[in-house]
Amino acid sequence: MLETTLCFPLRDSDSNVGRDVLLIEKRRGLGEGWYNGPGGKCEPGETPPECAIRETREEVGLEVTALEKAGELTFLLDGDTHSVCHVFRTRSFTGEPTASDEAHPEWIAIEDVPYDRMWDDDHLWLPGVLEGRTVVGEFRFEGGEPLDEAEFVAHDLEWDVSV
Ligand SMILES: Nc1[nH]c(=O)nc2c1ncn2[C@H]1C[C@H](O)[C@@H](COP(=O)(O)OP(=O)(O)OP(=O)(O)O)O1
Repeated sequence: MLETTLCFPLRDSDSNVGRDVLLIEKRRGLGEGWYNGPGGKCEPGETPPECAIRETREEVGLEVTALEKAGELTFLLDGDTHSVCHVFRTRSFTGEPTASDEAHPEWIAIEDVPYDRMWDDDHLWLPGVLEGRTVVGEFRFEGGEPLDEAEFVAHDLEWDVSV
């Protein structure tokens, strides 16, 4: 089973009103051209937090620490599990976000997250995750590989559960 991660670094906004989240515009792989958090596939022997830390470093050059598990999302394609995504958030990091071949990073106020330029399921779970809630979700896609060209058809969400 494919295990993946997403990491959402958060900071107080420059104006000190509200918060910003670090999103990337993905330059290759699944979801290319869309906004998402830094993240990717777990390597053999790697735990999900280790993967989230490595992917955030590789994609945007940020060293994240004190990751908080925020969610576990199962993506199904035509009835079979395609991947399980471990979602983290953190307010602890060092460094400045820097663009890479894989990702263009951008701090975005949480009320301005561009859900119309993200995966179709994100508007269902990311707002709660950015507010500090935990979520377990199942998302059904149909239409064959690749997942990012399949149609999002159904979902099931449980909030404020242990993840
Ligand atoms: N429906 C969905 N909603 C969402 O928000 N993110 C999804 C998603 N389906 C997959 N992802 C994310 C999870 C994970 O971070 C990423 C996996 O894409 P890839 O397999 O292309 O990974 P990468 O491009 O980072 O590849 P590697 O660097 O080879 O690990 O896509």
